[in-house]
Amino acid sequence: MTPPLPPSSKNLSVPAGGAPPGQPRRRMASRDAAERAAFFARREAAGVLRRVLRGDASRRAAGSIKSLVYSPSVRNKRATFALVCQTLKYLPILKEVLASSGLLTSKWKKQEELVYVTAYDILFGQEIAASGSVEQLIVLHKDVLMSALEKICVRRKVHSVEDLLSKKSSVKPKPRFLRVNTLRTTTESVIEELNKTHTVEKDDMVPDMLVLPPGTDLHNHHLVKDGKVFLQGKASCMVAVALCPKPGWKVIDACAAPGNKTVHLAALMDGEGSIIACELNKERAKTLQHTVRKSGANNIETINGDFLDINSNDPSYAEVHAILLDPSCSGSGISTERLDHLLPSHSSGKLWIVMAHAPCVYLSHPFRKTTDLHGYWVVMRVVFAECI
Ligand SMILES: C[S@@+](CC[C@H](N)C(=O)[O-])C[C@H]1O[C@@H](n2cnc3c(N)ncnc32)[C@H](O)[C@@H]1O
Repeated sequence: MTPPLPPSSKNLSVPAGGAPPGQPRRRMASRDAAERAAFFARREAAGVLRRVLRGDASRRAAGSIKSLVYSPSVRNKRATFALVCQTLKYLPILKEVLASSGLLTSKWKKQEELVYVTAYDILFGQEIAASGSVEQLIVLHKDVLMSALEKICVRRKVHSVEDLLSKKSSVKPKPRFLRVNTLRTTTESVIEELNKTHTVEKDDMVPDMLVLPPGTDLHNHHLVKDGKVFLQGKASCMVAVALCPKPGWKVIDACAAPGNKTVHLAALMDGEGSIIACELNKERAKTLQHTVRKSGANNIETINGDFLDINSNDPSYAEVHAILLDPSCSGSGISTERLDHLLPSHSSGKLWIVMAHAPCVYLSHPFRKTTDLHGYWVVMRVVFAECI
């Protein structure tokens, strides 16, 4: 599908007959290509937005925003992701503006999400060509929409859209958490080192967890690169702490990659005892091995395979004290990274349990083997969005 560029849109910026004097054809061609890419990105974003909003409304999310954007059907992932996030951020305002302008009639309701994405782009994003019917609608009514926006600002007694957004938003920026890898260093020496350049506090709940101001970027810090600290969320760290393995125990980490909890277990066990870390996926198993190497733990055996295939009659598993079961897939597993705070249900103030961390689909398997599991401690992640 090639997006039509109707005469009206060409008239917006390009004089009839081709390039304006002094403007090379090449620049025009690249602008056409950019407009075409933006046209498709808006449609891809609208598709993702529809699934996100429907999932949010019915509490049956088809996936996180990231997982929907990164599905193979979305081609321009970067632009689509940015558009979805930005549109969600501005959505309450966009809805109000569109409602007061009366633009979202039943005819356009069918393309509601595309109207939101396009209205975002035109009102708050970039200047775009009226390359499709929805673009034409919004471009044509841009003045009406802008004046509706101004009236809302006046009514709310704010000077800018940013003020309006911050009034609407209930999201507090999350601090940057990090976990000291006590196999390689001590919490005190990390605090001393980081204190030279940052404000650092100890977490009051999770041992060896440090808290830094939101937005602190430590990805390239030598402590991170050397495996002395792990950039691990608080929720993620609570799991091994809850399991509380003792030095000398034998523990299975059933779904281990990328291995953050595996190496946390090793640290809590002071490197004593043993950990069997299973990972089904071949590529992720390599990441797991990398994390294990980086941690300096030498009591971890990694297995690239399905933990359900473990033969529990094998005598080598007779001594297993505990299984850490973390089968869901979601970054380091905190709601900020899942972008849940952008969803309408978040602003409605409802408490969400991040059930992605305890999906029955996986649990149904091990529970078939209830007798095998008898006597093991299984710790699952069930994280309350509000407590992190
Ligand atoms: C949420 S991630 C684990 C995150 C990890 N615990 C951490 O904190 O770094 C889930 C992992 O489990 C793996 N997995 C899912 N089912 C599995 C199974 N039956 N056996 C082994 N690994 C499995 C997935 O491939 C995925 O890499």
